Amino acid sequence: MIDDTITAIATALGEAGISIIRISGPEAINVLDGIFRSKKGISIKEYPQRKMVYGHIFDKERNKVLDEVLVVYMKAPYTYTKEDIVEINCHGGIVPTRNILHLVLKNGVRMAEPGEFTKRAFLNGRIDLAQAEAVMDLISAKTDKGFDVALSQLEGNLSKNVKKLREIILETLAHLHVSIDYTEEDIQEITYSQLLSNMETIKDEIERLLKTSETGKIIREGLNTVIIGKPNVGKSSLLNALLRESRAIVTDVPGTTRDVIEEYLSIKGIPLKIVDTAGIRDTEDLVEKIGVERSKEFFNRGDLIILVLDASEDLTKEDMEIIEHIKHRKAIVLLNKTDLPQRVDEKKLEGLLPNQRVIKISILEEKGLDEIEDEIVNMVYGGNIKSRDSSFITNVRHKSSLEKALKSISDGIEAANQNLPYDLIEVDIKDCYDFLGEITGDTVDDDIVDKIFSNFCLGK
Ligand SMILES: Nc1nc2c(c(=O)[nH]1)N(C=O)[C@@H](CNc1ccc(C(=O)N[C@@H](CCC(=O)O)C(=O)O)cc1)CN2
Ligand SMILES: Nc1nc2c(ncn2[C@@H]2O[C@H](COP(=O)(O)OP(=O)(O)OP(=O)(O)O)[C@@H](O)[C@H]2O)c(=O)[nH]1
Repeated sequence: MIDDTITAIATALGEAGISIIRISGPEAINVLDGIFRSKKGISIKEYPQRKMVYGHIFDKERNKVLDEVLVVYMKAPYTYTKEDIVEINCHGGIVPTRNILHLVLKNGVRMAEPGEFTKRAFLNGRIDLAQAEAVMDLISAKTDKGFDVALSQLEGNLSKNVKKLREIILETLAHLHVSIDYTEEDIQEITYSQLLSNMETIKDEIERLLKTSETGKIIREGLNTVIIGKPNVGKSSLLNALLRESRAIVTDVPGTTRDVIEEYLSIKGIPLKIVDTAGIRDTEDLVEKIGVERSKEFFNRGDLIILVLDASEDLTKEDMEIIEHIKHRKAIVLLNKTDLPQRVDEKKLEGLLPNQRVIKISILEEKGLDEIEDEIVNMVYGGNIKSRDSSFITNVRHKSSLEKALKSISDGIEAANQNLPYDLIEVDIKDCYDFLGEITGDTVDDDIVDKIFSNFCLGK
C-alpha cells in the first residue's frame, strides 16, 4: 500500500496562462484545506468534490497571499492515480507556481519522482504497464499518427490483444496439465495435433503483432531519410518544398549545402527525419570534404534514400555511381527539372533501378510532390496496409517480449512435432505466457517497472 502523499507541477514551467500543481495521496485534501481560502471563508471540505472552487492560496507562516487560484478535489478511487487528488490551478509563470509548490512541500508532502503519478495509476491497477507507457508516448508524440497510436494503446487496444492471447495460452496449459497428471476430470485431455494447432494459432498472432513493429518504430521514432544527389540537382529545393518553408540555403552556385542539414517533417502523419547532404562528389575544398564524408556516413545509415537527378542533363559518372549504390536500398528516385528539355532517358533509368520507383518532378513548377508523399506512405505501411488503423507495436520493450514469446512457442512447436513429453512442451508454453505478460506488466520485475517510469517527465 502506498501511503505517502506526492506533489509536482503538472504543466510546463514558463510564462503561460495557467499552471497546475497536482497533489496525490491520503493527505492531499488536508494539505489543501490548510493553505486554501475560499471566497466564502468556508473549508474546501465543505464543497462537493470534482468541482472547481475559487479562492486564494495563503501562506499562514508568512501571512501572505501567494496567488488567486481555482482548486479541485477528486476523491479516491475514481481519479487518475486511484488516490485522493488535489489540483491547484494558479497563474502561469515561475513565481506563483514555485511558491505554491514550496508551500505544499512544507506541509509534509514529498516531491514526486518522474512518472510517479502514472506509476501509481499502474500500481493501483487503473491501467496496465503498456497503457502507462502509452501515456509517455502521447506526450512525446511528434505527429498525429504517433499520437493516435499512443492513444489507442492508452485505451488498451494492445493490452486487449495480449490478454486475449494469454487466455488462449492459459486454456491450452489447463488441457495440457490434465493430460500430464490426469487430476481434474472435467477438463479434456489434449492430443498432439490439437496442441500443435493451438500453438500455431498463438505463433501466428505473435508474428502478426511483430510484423507491425517495423512501421511502429517509424511512427514512433521517425524515418531516417537521406536526400542525395550531385550538386545543383535541386536537393535543397526539394527539402524546402517538403517543408514548405525555406530553412536550407538555395542558390544556383554548386556546393552551397556545405554540411548536412537535418529537418523533421510530417508526411501524412509519418515523421520523417530528413538529411540533406552535401552533394556527393569529389572536391578539393576541405570543408566540403568533411561534409561529403558525413554525407556518406548518413547515406549508409538512412532507412530511406531519396536520390535526386537532373533530368535536363545527361547522367554523369557520379550519378551512375550513386545509382549503383542504391540498387539494393529502400530508395525513391526523383527526376527533377522536368520543366526543362529532358536529356535523361527514364526508361533506361528504370532499367538500371528495377526495384525503385522513378518519379518525374519539377520542384520549380511544384509538380510531382504529392506523388513523392504517396510513395513514402506506401513504403512505410508496406505489408501493413490493412492495418492502417492504430494498432502497431511501437515500443522496443514490447517488441523484445514478443520476440522472446515467439521463440518459446516455436520451441514448443518443435518439441510437439518430435512427440516429446508434454511436461517439456508445457515449459515452453508457460515461458511464452510469461513473456507476453511482460508487456502488460503482469510478469515483470520491480526494477524494470522503476526503470520505465524513471524515463517519464516530472509531473506525469
Ligand atoms: N486537470 C487535468 N487534466 C488532465 C489530466 C489530469 O490529471 N488533470 N489527465 C491526466 O494526465 C489527462 C486526462 N486523463 C485522466 C484519466 C483518468 C482520470 C480519472 O479520474 N479516472 C477515473 C474516473 C473516470 C470517470 O470520471 O469516469 C477512473 O478511471 O476511475 C482523470 C484524468 C489529461 N488532462
Ligand atoms: N528549372 C528548374 N530548376 C530547378 C528545379 N529545382 C531546383 N532548381 C534550381 O536548381 C538550382 C539548384 O538547386 P538546389 O536546391 O540548391 O540544389 P542542390 O542539389 O541542393 O545543390 P547543392 O547545395 O549544390 O548540393 C537552383 O537554382 C534551383 O532554383 C526545377 O524543378 N526546375
